[in-house]
Amino acid sequence: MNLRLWTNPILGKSTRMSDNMPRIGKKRGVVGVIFREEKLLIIRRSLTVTAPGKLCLPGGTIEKGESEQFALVREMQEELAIDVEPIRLLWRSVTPWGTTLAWWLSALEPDVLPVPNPAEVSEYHWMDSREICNAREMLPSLPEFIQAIRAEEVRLDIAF
Ligand SMILES: Nc1nc2c([nH]c(=O)n2[C@H]2C[C@H](O)[C@@H](COP(=O)(O)OP(=O)(O)OP(=O)(O)O)O2)c(=O)[nH]1
Repeated sequence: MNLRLWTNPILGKSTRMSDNMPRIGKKRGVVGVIFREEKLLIIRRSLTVTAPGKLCLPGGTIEKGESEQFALVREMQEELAIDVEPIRLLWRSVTPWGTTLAWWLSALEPDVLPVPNPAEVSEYHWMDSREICNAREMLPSLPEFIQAIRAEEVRLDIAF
């Protein structure tokens, strides 16, 4: 898909970055926090990307000039061929390698089936917090996010 010509179905167009966005790390990323029946959408990274085979949330790097919401919608299309609606920012974190991450609660229509793009995602799962905590091979940010929920640093409207 030619991303330069792709039109964001939710926002219609890219919006400008605001001045109060964090500039701590070299790179900025966004991840989608997508629930279905109290389970979280988790992907396994493909074997050809950085951190191959690790579990994490769908997401990716925010390109120059993109808003967080625009990058989120684009990445969900690229990785899983799904149209999501950004709802609200839940959390910000910084990876050990200096990438700042924005964690966006996002809505997905209930009957939509994600279709992984094998170049980026090998599989996806709907997982509850216990399954996530028992899983192996994940990016460190995933258990940190679960811990932030438990510490009520991240506020959700559902039990998780
Ligand atoms: N997608 C995703 N990335 C995460 C998570 N946690 C975490 O630390 N990251 C980091 C890994 C990368 O440094 C950065 C962006 O992720 P990515 O590798 O999926 O981004 P991308 O597809 O645009 O690829 P790249 O060009 O940045 O390598 O965020 C997570 O839960 N999901």
